[in-house]
Amino acid sequence: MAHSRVKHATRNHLPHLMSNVPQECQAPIKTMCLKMMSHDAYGKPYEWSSRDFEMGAHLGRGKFGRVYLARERHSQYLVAMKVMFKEELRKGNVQRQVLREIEIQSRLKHPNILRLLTWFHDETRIYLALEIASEGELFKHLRSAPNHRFDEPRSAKYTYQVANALNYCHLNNVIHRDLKPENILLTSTDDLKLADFGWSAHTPNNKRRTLCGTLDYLPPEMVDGQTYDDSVDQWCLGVLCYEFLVGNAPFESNNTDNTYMKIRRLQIHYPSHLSQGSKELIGLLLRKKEQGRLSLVEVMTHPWVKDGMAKRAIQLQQLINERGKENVVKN
Ligand SMILES: Nc1ncnc2c1ncn2[C@@H]1O[C@H](COP(=O)(O)OP(=O)(O)OP(=O)(O)O)[C@@H](O)[C@H]1O
Repeated sequence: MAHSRVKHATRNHLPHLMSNVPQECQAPIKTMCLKMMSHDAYGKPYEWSSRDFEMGAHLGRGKFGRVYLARERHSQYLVAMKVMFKEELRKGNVQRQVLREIEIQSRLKHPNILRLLTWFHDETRIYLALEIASEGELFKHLRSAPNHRFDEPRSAKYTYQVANALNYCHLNNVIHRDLKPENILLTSTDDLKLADFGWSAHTPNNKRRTLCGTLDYLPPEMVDGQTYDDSVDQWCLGVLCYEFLVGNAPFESNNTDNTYMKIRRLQIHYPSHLSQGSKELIGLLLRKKEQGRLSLVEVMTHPWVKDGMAKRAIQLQQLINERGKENVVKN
């Protein structure tokens, strides 16, 4: 007899689901799971609305939205609720960008990509219920780190996680196109969540031509207005890795023309504190020829990345011993 595919776990699956949960967390997580499973929305179509959520503290503000901590009333589940006014989106002419972001982000499910749990709208506003990344923008952490840069183990771990997220995007025909520390969020467990898919593109085969992204992160093919493919994200990962280690992007300049010139000439200065391994990795990503750029899987298995990840795990254990679990990512 053919079995129909079970899409949603039921109470019967709870023992299996709980098997990896540490003993001390079992009781509250089980209670939460049971509350979620008894929600009208569980496994069925449901029209969410702002009445389902209790709004709390203000977490941050973007160009077109404010983000609040919010609690789903029935399950008590906490989310980051991004609220955008339709009128402002209309004025900024970004309605399509927001819809694309919603469409793409709601189908991407990966540990290093910020989950869009649900979304809804009313007459004046659009609400995005997002997974919480309690440490906020990675950019803020980079700016407050000693010398505005991360050490090599931390940079290596973050490079791995971004490569992992991008690899998943590419396998799903999505190019991010706007990688930068401002578009990455950090969790209290030192894990990155790629966010901001406003510029990302769904790419069933075609090469694309739209100029987008941040100037300092633009790859040569986009500077020259040529067609490009998903390897633009590998270039951006090289720029990002450099920024983690140095504190600023490699082609940053006082004016647009100079930045473009440096990108075209591949004019990179490596400060003396950088290790051979990190320079090698960055060099393999910042290749003018798109086909020559290191693949994302190769980034994840690069010796400098693997070695740095192992060192970061030891660092984190030491930080947990010194400061407790909650404060590991504070600089
Ligand atoms: N999921 C989240 N968890 C915790 N904090 C968040 C989350 N999403 C956003 N924030 C906080 O809210 C701020 C604003 O987020 P938002 O996405 O609106 O801004 P943004 O990415 O800077 O957008 P824009 O590019 O439109 O300016 C972020 O900088 C961050 O501090």
